[in-house]
Amino acid sequence: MVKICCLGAGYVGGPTMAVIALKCPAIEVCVVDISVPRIAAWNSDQLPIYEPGLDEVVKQCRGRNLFFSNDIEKHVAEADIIFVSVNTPTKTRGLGAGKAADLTYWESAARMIADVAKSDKIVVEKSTVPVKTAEAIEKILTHNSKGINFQILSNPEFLAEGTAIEDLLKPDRVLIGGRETPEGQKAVKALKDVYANWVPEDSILITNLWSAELSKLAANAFLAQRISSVNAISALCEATGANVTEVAYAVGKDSRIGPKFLNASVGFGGSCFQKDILNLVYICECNGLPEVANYWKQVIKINDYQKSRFVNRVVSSMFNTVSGKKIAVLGFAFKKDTGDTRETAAIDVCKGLLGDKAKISIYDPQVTEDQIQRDLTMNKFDWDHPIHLQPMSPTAVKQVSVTWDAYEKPAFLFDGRNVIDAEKMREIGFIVYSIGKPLDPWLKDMPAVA
Ligand SMILES: NC(=O)c1ccc[n+]([C@@H]2O[C@H](COP(=O)([O-])OP(=O)(O)OC[C@H]3O[C@@H](n4cnc5c(N)ncnc54)[C@H](O)[C@@H]3O)[C@@H](O)[C@H]2O)c1
Ligand SMILES: O=c1ccn([C@@H]2O[C@H](COP(=O)(O)OP(=O)(O)O[C@H]3O[C@H](CO)[C@@H](O)[C@H](O)[C@H]3O)[C@@H](O)[C@H]2O)c(=O)[nH]1
Repeated sequence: MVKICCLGAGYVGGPTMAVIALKCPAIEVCVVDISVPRIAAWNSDQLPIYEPGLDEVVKQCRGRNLFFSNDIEKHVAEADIIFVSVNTPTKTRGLGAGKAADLTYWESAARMIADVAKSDKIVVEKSTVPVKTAEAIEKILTHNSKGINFQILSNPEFLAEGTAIEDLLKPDRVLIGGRETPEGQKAVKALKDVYANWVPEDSILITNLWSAELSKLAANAFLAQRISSVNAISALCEATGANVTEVAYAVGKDSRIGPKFLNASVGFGGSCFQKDILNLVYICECNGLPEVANYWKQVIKINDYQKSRFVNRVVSSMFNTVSGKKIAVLGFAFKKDTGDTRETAAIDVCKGLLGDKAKISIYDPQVTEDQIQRDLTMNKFDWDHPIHLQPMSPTAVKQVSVTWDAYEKPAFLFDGRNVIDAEKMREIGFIVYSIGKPLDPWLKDMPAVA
């Protein structure tokens, strides 16, 4: 029986391995993690992450061929294929701080694998990593290999949170990169055979290692770039009376452009887009390509601009101050159908409003009060480390309250996702701002915002 071990029981490791276990009953899958509470939660009825459809898949396989454990070394030693799906946050200090990927967790995982392995292993990069990481990992693994053969594969994950199970069951593609040697190709085939249990052959793409690693960063950069493009146009819509929904629809009807990922918003969030673009920018700089680096940097600049533009709209429409004013925030996670708050635009918006002394009341049924308080006090990039290694937030933000009832009625409504029926709300008496839509007469008379 083939044995798979996955290091990292997070948003990627958990769902990905659950679906492999579901689709490959002949394979034993064990997901391991350094966090004790996280593994305890995976073994309970209250899974550590919210993802539609995940509970059912886990219930079906757990105890059959899917296991969650803190006994990392035992499961690594026994496995034929080891997926590494640990955190790869943005570096906060030292060379490349604020841009480069911090590979501390990856490196310690690789050293541990090298230490405990007693038989040949296929080691799969599931985390998103800089191009050429496989080369460094190979060095660590083979440095003291005691005659053991390690093959490194790159198999980046493309799932989106909120639709992870759907994405894993029907992926647009599975990408596998490996060495172009006979041993490398044998390892590629072994991993391909796993996915071939449910993914059509022509959707499994085989490339060299560096193409696979770079494709992941490039895909996220392209996706984020579409959002920044439509968000840039949303500002122009507001200035001209055009409607961004109509513009995006008309643009997306061109089959070369396509309709997806063109929803204007308060800005993209999530643990991946910003981190991966910063990483791409850093790699371009290191390779002497400043023009390319600046091109991608602009995607993040527009995203930051969109978030502060939204805050400025709120403040300027309430006579240029929100000091002491009660503002309800509906939704705190970075998108619907998830409780994940990593890099959510809501953090920047709340911090912006708190900077102007607003009193904020937050409602999100998937996010705990403790998490919201941590998010509003945490330093930049600390959020992407394993939760038990994050610094504790020193004090709670007093102007913030968290509510479990969404029905409180403010006079103004600022829709950062264009999800409400603005006309209906206006009929009830609200003053409404929707991103990229013709402005309410009230807002038109207020000072212009940048
Ligand atoms: N979240 C997504 O939607 C998504 C999608 C595709 C790729 N990715 C990438 O996948 C990787 C993981 O992301 P995530 O969202 O699952 O993160 P996560 O924080 O949810 O999970 C990572 C887990 O790894 C554990 N860990 C850290 N070091 C470890 C070690 N040495 N041994 C065992 N466990 C260890 C942590 O405790 C944590 O539970 C990142 O590189 C990310 O960029 C994420
Ligand atoms: O038209 C759109 C689409 C998305 N968003 C926002 O963009 C962010 C990211 O959304 P999404 O991409 O759906 O979720 P993620 O879970 O961050 O998934 C992205 O990042 C993952 C991690 O690398 C990749 O695996 C996925 O393919 C990639 O879509 C969220 O804040 C969305 O609200 C918009 O503002 N407008």
